[in-house]
Amino acid sequence: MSTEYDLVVLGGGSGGYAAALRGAQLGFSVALIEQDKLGGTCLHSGCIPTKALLHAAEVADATRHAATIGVRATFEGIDLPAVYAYRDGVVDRLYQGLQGLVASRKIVLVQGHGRLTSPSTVQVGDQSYTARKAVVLATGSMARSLPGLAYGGRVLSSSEALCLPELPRRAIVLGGGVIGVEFASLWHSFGVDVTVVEALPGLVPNEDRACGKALERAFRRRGITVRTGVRVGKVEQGEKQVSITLEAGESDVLEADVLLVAVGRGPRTADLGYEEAGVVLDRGFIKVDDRLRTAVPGVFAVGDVVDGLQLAHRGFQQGIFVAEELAGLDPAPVAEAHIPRVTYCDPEIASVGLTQSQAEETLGADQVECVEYNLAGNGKSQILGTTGFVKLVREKNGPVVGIHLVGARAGELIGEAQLAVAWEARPDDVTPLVHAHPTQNEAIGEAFLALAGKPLHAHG
Ligand SMILES: NC(=O)c1ccc[n+]([C@@H]2O[C@H](COP(=O)([O-])OP(=O)(O)OC[C@H]3O[C@@H](n4cnc5c(N)ncnc54)[C@H](O)[C@@H]3O)[C@@H](O)[C@H]2O)c1
Repeated sequence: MSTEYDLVVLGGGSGGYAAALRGAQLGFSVALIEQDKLGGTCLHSGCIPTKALLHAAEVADATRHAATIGVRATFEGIDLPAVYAYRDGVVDRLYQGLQGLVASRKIVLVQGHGRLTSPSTVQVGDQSYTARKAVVLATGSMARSLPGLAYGGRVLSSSEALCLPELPRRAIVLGGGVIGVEFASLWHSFGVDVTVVEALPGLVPNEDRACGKALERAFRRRGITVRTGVRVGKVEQGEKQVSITLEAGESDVLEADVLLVAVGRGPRTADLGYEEAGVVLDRGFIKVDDRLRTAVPGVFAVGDVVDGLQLAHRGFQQGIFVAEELAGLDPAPVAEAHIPRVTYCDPEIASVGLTQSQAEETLGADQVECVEYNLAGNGKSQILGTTGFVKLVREKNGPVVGIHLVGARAGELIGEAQLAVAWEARPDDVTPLVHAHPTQNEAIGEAFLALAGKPLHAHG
């Protein structure tokens, strides 16, 4: 049986459902095909549930340290089932809201495993869905592992780590990227003895070096063991523990109850009929042009299947873009360079634009100017008891090209930073703006004052 729609979207995660919602808003008939749950990784096993756990971790730490600000409270431990109930409540409310949106826009949600069988058809079981205007591929990503290291037993991906029936006593986190440091941070706050093992010389190696260094210092202060610049040899699972052999000069062996492998996520593009239909892949990612067109006319791709930042908000924007493109609205392509990144560990890291070393590579080292404003001079940060900084990276005598923040709730400050970088702000554009006092956001204004050579709450 065949059914025709204007848009057929394969994958109901952030990218796919955004394309469907915007498409329906623009008057298209839409079939949205999802094999699991509408909302995908972000809603069910990524952004939302992990951030709920990280919020519980923040509350646990605040309770532990309450006496330092004169509040009597006793930290009595983590009630894991209750934490999970809180997390699941958040996810369920958002899931119901999303289902309601999809239904109210008359999107046909098809439950099942889809396969691209022609440039305009997706097959689900014995039913085929034909697109009059376009097929949008949005099948997302899945956890990678290391060669020869299979998930199972005590070797976990972030999905299993999210639902452990009980907290491990000791955990090894393999990979000091975003997922690795977020889990290390929350597990430590939940009382787990954590060791992070990262192959490159610093944590969060995709971020500005200053952020990685600050995070490493903060982690060590908190009692998280950090091993950087080390390679992993053997991994062995026993009945009661898992052990990994490090090859760091002389090899040493780490043992724990669980090993979380967080060494990146790969695109989910295999065995879906993509290449047979003529879609071109590159290292598994779908090749697209700047208007998200694949090699097959009428087939678009959005989200983690497209090489670049694997972030839900990038997927949302790409989904909106494709729907508007198909409606002939001539939308501006998604500006990859201005997509903000937030890592929700303690302290948080938030950034947008170029790191110092990327700017030096692009512009030449002598054409880059940086300032760092320390949160020690920021009243609200002192009230919250957080340390960190705002770092501005600027093209000499030109606009700011990158902003990097470290500190509690830094992610909530990234909006202004994003506008400054996207709008190519110079110090004179930002210094006349009055920033509310006392806020952490003020620190961005202070950093611009420092860049203009007239710092207020900093020496110079
Ligand atoms: N807050 C967020 O925005 C958020 C949260 C979770 C995940 N994500 C996204 O999910 C994706 C996957 O996250 P991730 O943390 O798995 O990937 P990642 O690419 O951020 O980090 C993987 C890390 O593993 C290290 N690594 C690779 N091989 C190793 C080895 N053999 N031994 C030790 N270390 C090794 C890498 O050097 C890197 O630092 C990322 O693209 C991320 O942006 C984002």
